[in-house]
Amino acid sequence: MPPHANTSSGLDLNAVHLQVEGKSLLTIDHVIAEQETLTVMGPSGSGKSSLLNLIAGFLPTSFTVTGDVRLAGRSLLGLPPQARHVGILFQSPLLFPHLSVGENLLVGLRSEALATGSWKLRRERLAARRTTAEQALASVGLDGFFGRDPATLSGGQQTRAALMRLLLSQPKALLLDEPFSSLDTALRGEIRSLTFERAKAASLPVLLVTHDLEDAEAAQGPVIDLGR
Ligand SMILES: Nc1ncnc2c1ncn2[C@@H]1O[C@H](COP(=O)(O)OP(=O)(O)OP(=O)(O)O)[C@@H](O)[C@H]1O
Repeated sequence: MPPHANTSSGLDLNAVHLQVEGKSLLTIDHVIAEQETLTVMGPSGSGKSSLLNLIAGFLPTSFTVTGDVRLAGRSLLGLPPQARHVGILFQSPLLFPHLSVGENLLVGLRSEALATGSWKLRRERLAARRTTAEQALASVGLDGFFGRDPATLSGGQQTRAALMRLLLSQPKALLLDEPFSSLDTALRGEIRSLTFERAKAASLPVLLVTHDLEDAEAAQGPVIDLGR
């Protein structure tokens, strides 16, 4: 497949082909525009997680990759995960259990500015970071939750906190690895809408991996079915 022209914005899966142990897994050629969600569906073993791992920088070396993954015009392959500016939301929210909910959000905020300047300035910056985290929590209905132990939150509350932690890190793309599948039906729709709404507001390209047709429909974007 000839590679398509590079675009400077969005997440560009440019003639990506994945192979493992001599077996061809998937071929995908699609530019996910900012504010667009590409849904990837497919049976178990079709390579959905491998695709997310490739983009995030966690793909084991046993895989053979051709093509390129570009984000905002920059090739990601070869960069360490922390330099890719890609955020992932997993099926389980994975909040750090030894930190409070608010401290979990602070992990998402950059901290370089805390290492320079006078003590007064550093204290002010610390206070500003806390306010940012508190406001982010309040914006998803978690007002006053800064000091709470993550274990005391419901599944939906944990997912909302994990979403805000991720957005505070200012990713340039969002990968969703079935993040709604552990939620019950009523909550599922609500958290799903919140996630798409916030991703759109941040102008992010989104790649959603799911088995659920309702997720795909709610994403309102193109769908690639690897099983076909
Ligand atoms: N580290 C590895 N080394 C060799 N093969 C692997 C490795 N990781 C995954 N695979 C194989 O790659 C294929 C794709 O796996 P992957 O987990 O990406 O599929 P998936 O579509 O996400 O499946 P599921 O829906 O079950 O999560 C499978 O055949 C799997 O056995």
